[in-house]
Amino acid sequence: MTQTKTERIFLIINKYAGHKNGAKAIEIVIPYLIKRGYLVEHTFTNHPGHATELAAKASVSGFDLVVAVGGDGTVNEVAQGLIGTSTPMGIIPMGSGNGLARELGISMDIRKSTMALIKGENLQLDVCKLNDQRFLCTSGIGFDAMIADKMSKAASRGFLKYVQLVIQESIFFKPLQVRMKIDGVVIEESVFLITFANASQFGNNAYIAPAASMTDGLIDVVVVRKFVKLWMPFFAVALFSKLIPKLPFVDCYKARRIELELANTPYYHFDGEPGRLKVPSKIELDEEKIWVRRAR
Ligand SMILES: Nc1ncnc2c1ncn2[C@@H]1O[C@H](COP(=O)(O)OP(=O)(O)OP(=O)(O)O)[C@@H](O)[C@H]1O
Repeated sequence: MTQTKTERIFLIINKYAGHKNGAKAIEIVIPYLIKRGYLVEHTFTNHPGHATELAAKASVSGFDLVVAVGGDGTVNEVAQGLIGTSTPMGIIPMGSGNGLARELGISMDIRKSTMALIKGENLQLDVCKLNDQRFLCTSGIGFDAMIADKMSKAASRGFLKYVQLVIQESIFFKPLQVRMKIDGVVIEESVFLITFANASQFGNNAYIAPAASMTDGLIDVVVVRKFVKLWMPFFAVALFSKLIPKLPFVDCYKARRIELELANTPYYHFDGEPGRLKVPSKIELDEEKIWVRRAR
């Protein structure tokens, strides 16, 4: 990106993210940017939800770029403070999933992701919402939402804990009975999970909706019907090889509005964060969008 004026960059750092590696940003990102003539300020988050407040204030104060330094939780909080503004969000990924960062081609290497902040380009993304909860990447009900809830209550975090929970819980998981309207068409199924996707992946390059685009004005709906547990390893392989739509128990749709009329579950997730589901619910595009800085 050509620097036409001195860009003011505000870093929002979750120092607890990524096994407390968030603080590394101080040593690497800030000197790199200052050396290249950028004006940099930073703040550490003090509590959950703080990043949303900080991002909204930084946008009002006229920063040219607000950077989330952390995992998906931090990115999600910063995004909530920037939706509908003209301030782009940059990302220095520090978590275990890093869904949006991967979707935007941002490297997991801190030096390369720092370079992308200044060499990247701005892109306006769709924002989706489940009732009043906005999400950028994916939301859904079923197995993954139940795991998100269990993960939030687990004593330890990280990818290994996630894999352990998935294996353990898949043994006892009972399919959900769901009735919903996808752009007015009624679907009634017994499901393992349903994902409402703006982005193509959950994070970690797990592609639940390989055809999804964050700029097409549409929500990808991936319905994974109940399947015999023997298929579980194939499901996992398909997830990491962009083959989910090819599985015989998966249906994919592109839609503008989904009305969830019946679902016997108390959980949903939004970008991997757990939420309590109220039925009926609607899933649609938000009127507002968000600017992000992606890697070139
Ligand atoms: N100072 C703080 N004290 C406690 N929690 C915080 C603080 N700052 C942010 N948080 C919370 O930490 C949570 C986890 O952060 P984040 O998801 O960014 O990191 P992570 O868990 O390491 O990454 P991932 O979710 O990708 O594994 C967020 O939901 C955020 O609300």
